[in-house]
Amino acid sequence: MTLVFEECRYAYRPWRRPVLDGMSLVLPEGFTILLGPNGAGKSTMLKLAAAVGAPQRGTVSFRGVDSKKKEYRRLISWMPQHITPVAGLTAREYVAYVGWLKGMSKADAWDRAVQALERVELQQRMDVKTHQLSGGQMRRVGVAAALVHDAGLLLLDEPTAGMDPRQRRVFRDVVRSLSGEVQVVMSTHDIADLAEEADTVTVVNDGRILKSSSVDEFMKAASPDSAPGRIAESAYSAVLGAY
Ligand SMILES: Nc1ncnc2c1ncn2[C@@H]1O[C@H](COP(=O)(O)OP(=O)(O)OP(=O)(O)O)[C@@H](O)[C@H]1O
Repeated sequence: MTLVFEECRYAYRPWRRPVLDGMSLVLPEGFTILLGPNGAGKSTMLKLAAAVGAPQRGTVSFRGVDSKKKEYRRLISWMPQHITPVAGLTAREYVAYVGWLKGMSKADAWDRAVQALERVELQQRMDVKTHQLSGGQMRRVGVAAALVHDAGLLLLDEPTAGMDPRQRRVFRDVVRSLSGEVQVVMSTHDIADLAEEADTVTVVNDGRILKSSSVDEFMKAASPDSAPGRIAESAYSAVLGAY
């Protein structure tokens, strides 16, 4: 069983137009990228999947466990769009703290924090205070925090924003190394970079799912004369333009 949204309605304020209204989506195992223009509802979907917010109608479940159940939170890991440094905490302390919040023992979280920081090549900076890290480094701390416990579902909200090209490559390797172990759902605007790596591409606009398919199926939407390297972008424009 995978991540399932069923007839979800979500409004940030009761009197506001809902961002999602009857949205249903089943995301298979593997790596899904979530595409859509600014304000489309990608972060909102990830927040519901992270159980940070609960749908006012409908359900979200992973492996058959409802997101409102306590045990759900142990199954998932979420990297929000904005990672806020915590003054006084080092990168290692920050990551270990997140592990502890997820139910790991202090000793285990402390050890696993190092491994998680190594995966994002931040071991040299692990004793630096988080408020002294650059924006891109702080995002890598966010990725490490999402990796620190053994989640079955990793939810990443624009993790590569602000990373330099080398770190994007490192990040892509991390995601590739996870494939098979963990289901990953990631929002991004880096279409060309990531579409080919994904198993599933989901395009959302105005809270509606325009398309959710395998990469091969998604690429078929591209214009036949699109230049090599621009195929994913062309497919994305076509999917958005068709609605
Ligand atoms: N905390 C909030 N309070 C009120 N409205 C919000 C809040 N967060 C998001 N929204 C609104 O919900 C809608 C969807 O926003 P969301 O952040 O989910 O989009 P997104 O696809 O992630 O956009 P982006 O690519 O810019 O990150 C937008 O209209 C946004 O203004």
